[in-house]
Amino acid sequence: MKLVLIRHGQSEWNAKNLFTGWIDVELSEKGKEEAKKAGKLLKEAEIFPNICYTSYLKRAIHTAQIALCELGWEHIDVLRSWKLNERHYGDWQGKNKNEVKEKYGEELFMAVRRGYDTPPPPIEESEPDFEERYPVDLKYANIGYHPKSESLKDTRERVIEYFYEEIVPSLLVYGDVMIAAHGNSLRALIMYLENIAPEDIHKIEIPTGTPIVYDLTKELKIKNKTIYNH
Ligand SMILES: O=C(O)[C@@H](CO)OP(=O)(O)O
Repeated sequence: MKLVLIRHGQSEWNAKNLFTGWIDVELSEKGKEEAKKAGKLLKEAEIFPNICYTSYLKRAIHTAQIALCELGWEHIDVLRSWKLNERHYGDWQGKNKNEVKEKYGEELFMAVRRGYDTPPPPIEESEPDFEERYPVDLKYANIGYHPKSESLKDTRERVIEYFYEEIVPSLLVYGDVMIAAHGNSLRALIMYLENIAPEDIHKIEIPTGTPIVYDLTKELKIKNKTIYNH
């Protein structure tokens, strides 16, 4: 059974070097092209997933739609969950990555950005642009969880919960499953699948719009991993 992971194509805020997290920004034109290429690569490799999962954020939802369209495989069910969202970047959402690094220093910046259990500072309600960077979004009204910041560890908890609730049963029943999600929600899943230690997780970077395909046994052991580059 195959598990296909695709990080969304470049978003408008990736292009501007801004922390994004749960802010719902659109794909850039380059990102749409990357999503298309991801679908083309899957087609060339003859990988046709039976079901697709994505987050509540449109950069991932649109990546899934564009890739499946290119694959000629739009009929499959696509299920969305907030549990596959990008990690919540707290007070850093909407801020320029270089400016944040300058303000907090390289060490804390890297501990938050690529470490395991250091969350970004939470968003403070007293901030003048609080409503812009922490928008009230009705799609989260009923989930009972709207974090003010998340570490990779927090992100991993919800991703792995969802993996066992929904994705593993689909792998076992349908065989091939695609997930279109985000840099950090996918890092959390890869960390789990590949049994990567917290102190080594900073080495893992996930390129945008690049299918990573795991061939798994029924016990979720990796038989093979292929990265389809453009
Ligand atoms: O801004 C974000 O939400 C993420 C992904 O783009 O940033 P980073 O790669 O720095 O964790």
